[in-house]
Amino acid sequence: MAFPLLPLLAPSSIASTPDLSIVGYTLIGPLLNSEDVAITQKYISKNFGLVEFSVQVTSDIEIDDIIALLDAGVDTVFPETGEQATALLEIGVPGSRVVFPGEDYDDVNGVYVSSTAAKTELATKLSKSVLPDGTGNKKLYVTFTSPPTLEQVKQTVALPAIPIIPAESLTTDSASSAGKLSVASIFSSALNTDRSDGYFSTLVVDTQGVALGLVYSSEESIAAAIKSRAGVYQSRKRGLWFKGATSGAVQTLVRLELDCDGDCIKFVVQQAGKGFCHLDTTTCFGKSGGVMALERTLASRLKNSPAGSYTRRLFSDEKLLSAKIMEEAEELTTAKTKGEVAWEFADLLYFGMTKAVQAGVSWTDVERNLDSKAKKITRRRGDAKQKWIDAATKTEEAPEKPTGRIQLTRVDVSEISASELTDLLRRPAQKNANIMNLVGPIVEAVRTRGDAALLEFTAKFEKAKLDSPVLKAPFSPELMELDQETKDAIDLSFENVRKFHAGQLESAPLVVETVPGVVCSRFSRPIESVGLYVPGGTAVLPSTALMLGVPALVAGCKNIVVASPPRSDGTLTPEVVYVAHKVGAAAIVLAGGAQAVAAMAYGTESVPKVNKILGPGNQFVTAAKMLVQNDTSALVSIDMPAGPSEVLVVADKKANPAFVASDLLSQAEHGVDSQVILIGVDLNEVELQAIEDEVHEQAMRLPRVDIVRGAIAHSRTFQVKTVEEAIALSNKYAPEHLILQLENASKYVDLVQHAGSVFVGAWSPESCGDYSSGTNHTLPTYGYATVYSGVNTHSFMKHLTSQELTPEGLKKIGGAVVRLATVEGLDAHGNAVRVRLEHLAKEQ
Ligand SMILES: NC(=O)c1ccc[n+]([C@@H]2O[C@H](COP(=O)([O-])OP(=O)(O)OC[C@H]3O[C@@H](n4cnc5c(N)ncnc54)[C@H](O)[C@@H]3O)[C@@H](O)[C@H]2O)c1
Ligand SMILES: N[C@H](CO)Cc1c[nH]c[nH+]1
Ligand SMILES: [Zn+2]
Repeated sequence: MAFPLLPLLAPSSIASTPDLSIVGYTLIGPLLNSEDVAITQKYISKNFGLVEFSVQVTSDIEIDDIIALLDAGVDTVFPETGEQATALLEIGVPGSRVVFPGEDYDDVNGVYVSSTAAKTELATKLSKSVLPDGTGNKKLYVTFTSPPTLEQVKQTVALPAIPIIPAESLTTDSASSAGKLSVASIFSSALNTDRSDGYFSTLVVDTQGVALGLVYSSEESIAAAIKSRAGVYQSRKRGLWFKGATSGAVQTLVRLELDCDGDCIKFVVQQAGKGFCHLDTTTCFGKSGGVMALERTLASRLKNSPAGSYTRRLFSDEKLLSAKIMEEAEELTTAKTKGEVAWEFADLLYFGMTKAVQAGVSWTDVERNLDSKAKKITRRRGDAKQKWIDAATKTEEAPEKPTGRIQLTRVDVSEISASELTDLLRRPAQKNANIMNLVGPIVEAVRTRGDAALLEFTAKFEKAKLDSPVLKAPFSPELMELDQETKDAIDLSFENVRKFHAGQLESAPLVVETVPGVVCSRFSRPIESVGLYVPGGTAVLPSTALMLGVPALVAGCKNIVVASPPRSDGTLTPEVVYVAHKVGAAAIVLAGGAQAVAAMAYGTESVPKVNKILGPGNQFVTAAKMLVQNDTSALVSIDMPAGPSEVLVVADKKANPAFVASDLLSQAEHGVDSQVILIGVDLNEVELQAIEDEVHEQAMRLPRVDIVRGAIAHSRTFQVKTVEEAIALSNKYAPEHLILQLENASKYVDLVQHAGSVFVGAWSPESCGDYSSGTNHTLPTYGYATVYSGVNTHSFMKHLTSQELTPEGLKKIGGAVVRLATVEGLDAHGNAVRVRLEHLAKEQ
């Protein structure tokens, strides 16, 4: 129920009347001329959103002025004549906003009554008139010709009917005086309670209607609240309670309402500070989320956001904020699924809200603006500006597919200088020179905020909303349902990789007796806990789970943790789960990129910390691995930098052009940052052309042709004269994969110094090594094959050495130890031998 009072505001006295916006509804009028209309419009624009308005207009008011009033936010107009009302309806003003003068129109008071019977009843009782609330629900509004007494008001409220009282006859003081009626007294007169202490239950809500808490009011506290326009309540133990007087979490009273039977009050407030609850939460029911929570967070960030924080950057970099708003708006236009639309709209709200908070505009202001637009009668056609029509039409059109020839750039090595050759052998520059600046904050966030940050990054990059970032073994069978053919393929590959990696285990410790009585040995132990990163950005790679998981299993690692980015629905590809299950993984971290690496390096509430992180990935993954490895507090090691895939094919005249092309393309399809190199040995124009034709034709048939086109754009064919020259060039490049498509290829393997893995002869395509032959496909890229091995069983182990000396052995080397200790000035070292030798001498 609304406030039990409807103030009647005369345009002539608007300036001198008290602020009555807490009652939530005002009747203005009657408007006699265009000056009254202008004053009213100004008043409405000032108070819109806080107050709803009805306006009485006399026959002298033009229809255009009435429309202007409706556009300004007037809910209902009460025209004096039927002609005015008809004209408004004909223009299209909804019937609910025009009160048509009819038989129950009260000519004397210029107001509408709900029914003749009601009019008669009221007229008899109070000599007054009634009007409806404009919504079609007939509520009785009673006008008084002169200020009524409180007793009269009480009687009216009890009908129930709402008295219309001239605003100048009202006061926001706590008591009525000198012909002025107290608003607080009128409100209290409509209340009742069955509580023994006489207090009234009071629900406190914010302007969005979110319940902040339940308190109590008394007539005294209500009067104090109205007088001070603040949250003032009645404490059951401590008397009047001025909310926020000590904590600073004060409230501005926006509106007062009471419930249908008058025994519960609603305080609509704007809450400042930490919130309503004494526990420093926004509400007594815990935190409230949504738009208001976002607004509060941004407002507090505006006051004191940490230097370097993203929000601070947004507040201080106008161009960045504008770009983000445009980016998110564009992404919203292309969002298709429900999830995508919600996601993009939320992003747009976030950046839009940042702009609003910075400009001092509150969400309540935004809602008031929305409501005012909803009230407009004259609407714009709503056409977009031409610039945006063009942009939207463009997005809908399918982007033009490039059709040009896909071809590696030819380089004749005999025609260039050594330094030019060195330049041409360089890998394409990584896109993000400042990659550490991007990855550092991600790693730091996960290190300090654990699961919460991990989930946020997964939501951001994978667009997946997860409750928990981890799947713990045993994994549910539904998560790894596969067709038999796929299962068989994984099982066969698993077995071959297992055999090759088991073959790498040392059958016994290495034992060497360096001199009689001095036995040195070396033996291995598995690394206890390992984290395996399985990429999932441009393609999901269950084979990488095999290449990492199988050697970990073979080596005997106790705790295997797999990490891989989930799909946007939060699930993981079932093949990865199946492999994780086969290798006995204890957990799968549903995260990718730098955040997954950080979670495994430092551990979170739910991700177990590991001792070593292995696996390939894009530049974010690789950079994060390097970063955590350098942080001594993480105490974690990594396998190697395994970045974008690459292959170098050496082909002679006998090589099958289709085979050569297929090998080049198999790695080019990994990503636009992949690089493929062909070294042609003494190939003539026809032979070269045959390979190039195959590259183009096969590439154009591939579903990932766009990626291939990107990779081939920075790939090259080098022309050389001999195989030796070709392999020397390959050693200089140190490819991840080297394929020898040569006659008698095996003859040349001895010349190979630097390569992650070598594929010998026409029948050894690189993809066999990627999946099923047995060798590992996690290999060093970017030239690191000069110093690193690919992943192997020993990557999951460490070696310990031991020694055992007999007295004879000690006697044989003791002199050398003592002498060297003396040279280094480390007497204690020498003493450790000396005391023993002296002991032996005494025994003899
Ligand atoms: N050398 C090897 O042995 C080997 C083996 C397999 C795969 N690879 C290579 O691994 C790479 C896999 O890369 P991928 O991208 O497909 O998958 P990925 O899993 O390595 O990376 C995807 C992740 O990157 C993160 N990311 C994406 N954009 C980001 C941004 N702007 N800021 C921060 N983080 C962001 C996201 O978290 C995403 O989950 C490919 O280059 C492939 O060639 C190499
Ligand atoms: N060729 C990649 C390593 O550079 C591994 C891979 C996985 N699946 C297909 N290929
Ligand atoms: Zn591959």
